[in-house]
Amino acid sequence: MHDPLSLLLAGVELSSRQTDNSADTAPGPPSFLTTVLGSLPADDKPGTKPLPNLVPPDATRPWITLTFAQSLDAKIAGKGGKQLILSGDESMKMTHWMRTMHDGILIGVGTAVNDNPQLNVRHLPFPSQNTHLQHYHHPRPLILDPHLRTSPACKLIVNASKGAGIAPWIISARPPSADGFWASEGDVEKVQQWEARQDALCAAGATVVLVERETLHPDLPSTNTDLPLAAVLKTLRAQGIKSIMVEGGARVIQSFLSTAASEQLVDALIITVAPTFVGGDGISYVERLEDVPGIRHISTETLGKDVVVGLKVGS
Ligand SMILES: NC(=O)C1=CN([C@@H]2O[C@H](COP(=O)(O)OP(=O)(O)OC[C@H]3O[C@@H](n4cnc5c(N)ncnc54)[C@H](O)[C@@H]3O)[C@@H](O)[C@H]2O)C=CC1
Ligand SMILES: Nc1nc(O)c(N)c(N[C@@H]2O[C@H](COP(=O)(O)O)[C@@H](O)[C@H]2O)n1
Repeated sequence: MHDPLSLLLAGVELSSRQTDNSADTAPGPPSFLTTVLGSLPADDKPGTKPLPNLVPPDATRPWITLTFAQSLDAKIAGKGGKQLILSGDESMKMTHWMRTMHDGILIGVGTAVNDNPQLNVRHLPFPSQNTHLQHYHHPRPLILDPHLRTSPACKLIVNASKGAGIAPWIISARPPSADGFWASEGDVEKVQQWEARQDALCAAGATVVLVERETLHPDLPSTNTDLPLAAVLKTLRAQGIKSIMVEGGARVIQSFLSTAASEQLVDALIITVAPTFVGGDGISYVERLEDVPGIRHISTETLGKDVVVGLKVGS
């Protein structure tokens, strides 16, 4: 049912880059990825389950691969957050292979709202047998979204509702309870609005995952509330997510990098560098990579016009 034609009929956006149609002869993840993340287990067809054995230093959280594409002047988006396609065909395909190697793919709600991404692996070849969705491991989309700003009509939810994608988990935290510590009537109303958005997301097919033992600040809906990453990861690990590819955006990249010194929540870093300049009004992440403890180079490769760099963090 999920051959290219049926996906198109189902309204799933495919890429114009999708030209090679034989997954059957596809080589699997590029050697750059297996060098940085490890090989797929022996005796398994490349690109299919199970995943590489990514073992975090702390078994209570998933393995974290932080990845993004940047320009030569270290921008990840254009003026005002305009989405830029920085990766060329070859490095984009590498990114889609990387998606097949993780249980989950995590973004912030800023990216979910701004880019309306699909987070699937559609740039990989289509199999002649089987369906694309069944042939490859598709990661579970995970959205950090304290105030449930994700649209129930976003592509991630719509694709899943058509049977052509994996339904996202929206990560949030419980709002204060009505019999608890209300500061004003306004807070009650805002929490009721949060609950209505939760109902709408669930009705559309998403799952709202609440971070254990965390409570949202009653001052809803501040868009700047950050969920505590260590608690988020612990909750996701308890739900069976063993490895996550974090794709951004700017604020989420910054959060993960800034935890590296204290909690070390990043295990690998894969950066695509595109040979272009965005300019001073583009969006960047501001953390200093050289300050991340234990960061070390593993592999660099040229893929098309881009350079991809793989690093590991910690001992
Ligand atoms: N070039 C690339 O590889 C990528 C570029 N982007 C770009 O990034 C931009 C979006 O970035 P942002 O606006 O910064 O949004 P974002 O995607 O980083 O989301 C930030 C939001 O996530 C929520 N959040 C919850 N817990 C958080 C935590 N612990 N840390 C950080 N955020 C947390 C907050 O509500 C926060 O406002 C877009 O322009 C997009 O195109 C996004 C992904 C990859
Ligand atoms: N690898 C990479 N290269 C770029 O040039 C990018 N702009 C991104 N962005 C990330 O990918 C998401 C879009 O995914 P879909 O194409 O919709 O599957 C976008 O939201 C960013 O997370 N990545």
